[in-house]
Amino acid sequence: MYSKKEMRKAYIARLQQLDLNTRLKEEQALASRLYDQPEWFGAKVIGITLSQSFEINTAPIILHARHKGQTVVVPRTLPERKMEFVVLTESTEFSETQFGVLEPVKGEVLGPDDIDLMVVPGVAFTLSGNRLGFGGGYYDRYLSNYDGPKFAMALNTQIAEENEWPTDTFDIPMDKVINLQDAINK
Ligand SMILES: Nc1nc2c(c(=O)[nH]1)N(C=O)[C@@H](CNc1ccc(C(=O)N[C@@H](CCC(=O)O)C(=O)O)cc1)CN2
Ligand SMILES: Nc1ncnc2c1ncn2[C@@H]1O[C@H](COP(=O)(O)OP(=O)(O)OP(=O)(O)O)[C@@H](O)[C@H]1O
Repeated sequence: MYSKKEMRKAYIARLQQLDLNTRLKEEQALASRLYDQPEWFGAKVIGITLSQSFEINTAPIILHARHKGQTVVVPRTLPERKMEFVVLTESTEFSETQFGVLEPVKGEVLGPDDIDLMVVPGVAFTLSGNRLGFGGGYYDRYLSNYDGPKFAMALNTQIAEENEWPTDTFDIPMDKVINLQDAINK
């Protein structure tokens, strides 16, 4: 078994090397699987990130949701590795964080109980729902107070075997890892 840190590095390198055609095809197929989920089309409020370059591109997903009239909330990081979710509107202003992602500067904050579905980012996932994130612990902290459905989306290159990295007690498993290798699991 490798450390989380070693695995994170390896999977980020794989993501950065993925060729654009494969990536675009897989991203489109994953998005349409997401839209088929009852938890997705039943959700009034969806929590999702503004992706950075090597993550699954969330822009089309956000546009799709907003087009359907769903409310989209995106994270803003806070001190002590906490975060809150802010409603995205046409007038949302953004600033770039040290991590390299855009965050809303201000806006309406919704609490965890107001969010109907969380689409959780990550570097690698097992089909059983284990997740390796970027190492900030932001999502593990936030999701410990969130009771709704938690979905991740995994490109083929992001799918890991069980036991590639150690699981910590604070790791929060995903309810579904949307992927292109098997039918929707769990
Ligand atoms: N697009 C996107 N937005 C997201 C996340 C994500 O995974 N993807 N996050 C998911 O959690 C949160 C931000 N996650 C972060 C994870 C790690 C560090 C971090 O380790 N920062 C280092 C400095 C940067 C570095 O070492 O490269 C630090 O604070 O010391 C910062 C933010 C919220 N927004
Ligand atoms: N619920 C929690 N309460 C307190 N500390 C936590 C909690 N969850 C995670 N942490 C801390 O966060 C650090 C990073 O955890 P880990 O490496 O699992 O992050 P990650 O899941 O990859 O990141 P992220 O959730 O931001 O995507 C750990 O060292 C741990 O101490």
